[in-house]
Amino acid sequence: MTQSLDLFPTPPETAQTNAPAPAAEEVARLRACLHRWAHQYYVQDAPEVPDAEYDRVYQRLQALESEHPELVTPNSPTQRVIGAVMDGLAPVRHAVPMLSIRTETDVTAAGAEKFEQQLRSYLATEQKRAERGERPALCPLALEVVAGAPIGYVAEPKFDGLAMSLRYENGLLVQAATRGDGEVGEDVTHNIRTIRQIPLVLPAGVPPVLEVRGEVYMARADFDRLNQEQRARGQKTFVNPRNAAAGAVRQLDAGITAQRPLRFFAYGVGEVAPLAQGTPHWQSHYGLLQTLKSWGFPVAEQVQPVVGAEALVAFHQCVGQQRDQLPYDIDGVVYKVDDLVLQQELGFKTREPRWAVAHKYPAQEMMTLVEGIDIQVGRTGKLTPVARLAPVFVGGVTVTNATLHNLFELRRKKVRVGDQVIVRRAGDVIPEVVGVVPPVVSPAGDGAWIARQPYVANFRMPTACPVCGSAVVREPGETEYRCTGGLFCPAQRKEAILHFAARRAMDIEGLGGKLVDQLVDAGIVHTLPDLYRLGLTALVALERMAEKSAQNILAALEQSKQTTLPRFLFALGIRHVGESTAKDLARHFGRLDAIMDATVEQLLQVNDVGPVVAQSIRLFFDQPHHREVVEQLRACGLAWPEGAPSERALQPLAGQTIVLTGTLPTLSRDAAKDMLEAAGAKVSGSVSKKTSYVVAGAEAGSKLTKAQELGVPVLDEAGLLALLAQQP
Ligand SMILES: NC(=O)c1ccc[n+]([C@@H]2O[C@H](COP(=O)([O-])OP(=O)(O)OC[C@H]3O[C@@H](n4cnc5c(N)ncnc54)[C@H](O)[C@@H]3O)[C@@H](O)[C@H]2O)c1
Ligand SMILES: [Zn+2]
Repeated sequence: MTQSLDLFPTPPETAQTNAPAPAAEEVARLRACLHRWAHQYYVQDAPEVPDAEYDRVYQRLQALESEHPELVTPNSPTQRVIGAVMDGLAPVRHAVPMLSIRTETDVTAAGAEKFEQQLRSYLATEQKRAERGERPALCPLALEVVAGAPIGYVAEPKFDGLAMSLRYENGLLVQAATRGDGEVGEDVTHNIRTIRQIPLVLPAGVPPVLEVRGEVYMARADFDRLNQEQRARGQKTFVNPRNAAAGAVRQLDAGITAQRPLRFFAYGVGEVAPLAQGTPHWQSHYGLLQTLKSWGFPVAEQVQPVVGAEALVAFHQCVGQQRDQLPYDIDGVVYKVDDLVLQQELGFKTREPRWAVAHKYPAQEMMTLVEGIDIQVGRTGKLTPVARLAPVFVGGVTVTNATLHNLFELRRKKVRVGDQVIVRRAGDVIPEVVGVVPPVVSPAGDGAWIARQPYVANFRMPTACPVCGSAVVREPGETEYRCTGGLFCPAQRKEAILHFAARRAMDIEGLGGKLVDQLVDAGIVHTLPDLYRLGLTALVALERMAEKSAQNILAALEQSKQTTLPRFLFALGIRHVGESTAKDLARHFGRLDAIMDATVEQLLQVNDVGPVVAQSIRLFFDQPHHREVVEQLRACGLAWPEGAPSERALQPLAGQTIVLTGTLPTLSRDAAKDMLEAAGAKVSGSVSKKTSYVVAGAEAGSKLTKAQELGVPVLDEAGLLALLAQQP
């Protein structure tokens, strides 16, 4: 039952007033929101608001409904599991419904105690009913619990993926289905077969019909890799691993699913046909999980049988501490009554079992306001747009900044100042903006609507580095903008020094990350030449620096002064100039000054140097600051043997294409051609935009006309000779 899409609630006229809406009106509005969001979440796998926002509105609806029971309707999101079958996937009716789990809203330790109290009080009430003859007697364990016996539980992580029911008949996987609305899910067998962790065949002795229930998820590292790839291709990124996993599972084409790294954890069963009539396979939930494990299903290692609410609290804390380091997202833990007979006694309430509860952790995604967009310059010169945020508690910390990754992603997500956005912080990953919450979709806490600012100019990337003022460039085909002041930009200082000192560059032993941090942070070293001005006093004044090590470093610096041109070139950290390009450049030009002054065309003559590399070298030496650094380094005594340029470098016309036409006064066509080719030019028969010059003699025809049309410079014989006389 797919919900229609026109559920976008229209904000009431009284949009920004604080007058409390009459309950019925507010209930209708909250339901419309929840239906819309559930559709986006379950059907489109593209949530528009963070879960925390969905939960907030959900809880508000629950509160209103309990205040006004007359407003409760059977299709309220609080009364049924929401979900739907996607077009193209076949519906599957679940033999045993796939339900939801109640979330304990009290996230403090008291949450677990409340759960236990609820279990006891429910059973006590049932016992009274049994005493009045309103129901059969309770099972012995239930009676013990009513009398105060401790309750045994299984505590499990609550995986943030999507629920899956795997149906095995006679040990073979025959069907995999999503939860859907709990009654009817979607057939995704073709996709689930691509998940390696899911066994297709079970060992002998399994029940003839067995439905294994569990969670399909994507590990965080796999998710980050997937998004990085998407980002690099300029394609849509996924909001979170859950969303990426759900999207992958609900593909029509299993080929796409197979490319997405999905995993699985088992946490229960649906229909199970017993091997022999009347002999249940398991007495406890924990026993059930152990058996599933022995049959080849992954079961999370944290899963633990525990006794009493206190142990649940301890489990919640313990897993909470591991949460950031876990390889996958969890949004809480689940407590389940272990004894299966007791579970049955407790039964279900509308859409949730009474014997289980979810106890959550602080949300990893929250909604907040973008107050500004700043530019951060990274250690390698990359410019990253960063959203300045209204402080928000997410993933356990207060976040005020979140990365927007790059300009293209920012534009694709349409993030502007004044927007409400979803911020994600999971594990140790830096917080990021994963999407914009469209305006006017969410009732704020006071019932008013959150609206977008009427007009905000689009964000633009600066043309000069905000840290050092150097030019900012983006190479063709790249998504990143970069500061070109590598040797000069304070943001890149540490990286530049570390690269300079590296073994394969200047090989300055002892000048590692910690020392560079100290030297730069103390303001002792600003640019590379400062290294060679270091004295013993300055070094030993640093924390944890013994005189002996200081002397060693000074000696290493002194020793590094005698170097080679390739090493020095590589050490400068020019983008795209690695060791081998540095060698090629040195061999080709012989001298540093020749490289610093080479035109792009001349650089293109070097082995393996393409337009991007040539442009990068040119840009580097076009910065006066960089030339200054080089001069200062030479003044400090850095020296290397220089050699003669290679033959190719001596060709003044290398890289140029020349067309000869008509009869020249003294030179024959062949003589002119030989001279040009000796100087490195290519002689071509036809004129195009790429032609460098047309040399025209008497009775030049269509080629001359074409050159004039295209604006290609035309030379006579004298002009040609002058061109050949140029120095390389
Ligand atoms: N962002 C949105 O727009 C949006 C919209 C709808 C729903 N949601 C989110 O979806 C959730 C809705 O709750 P729900 O009813 O779908 O279920 P739920 O996610 O709260 O709990 C039930 C589910 O938990 C999963 N689960 C994970 N580990 C488990 C374990 N160890 N044992 C048993 N089950 C386990 C199962 O998939 C099961 O279906 C809320 O967190 C809500 O915020 C978000
Ligand atoms: Zn800069």
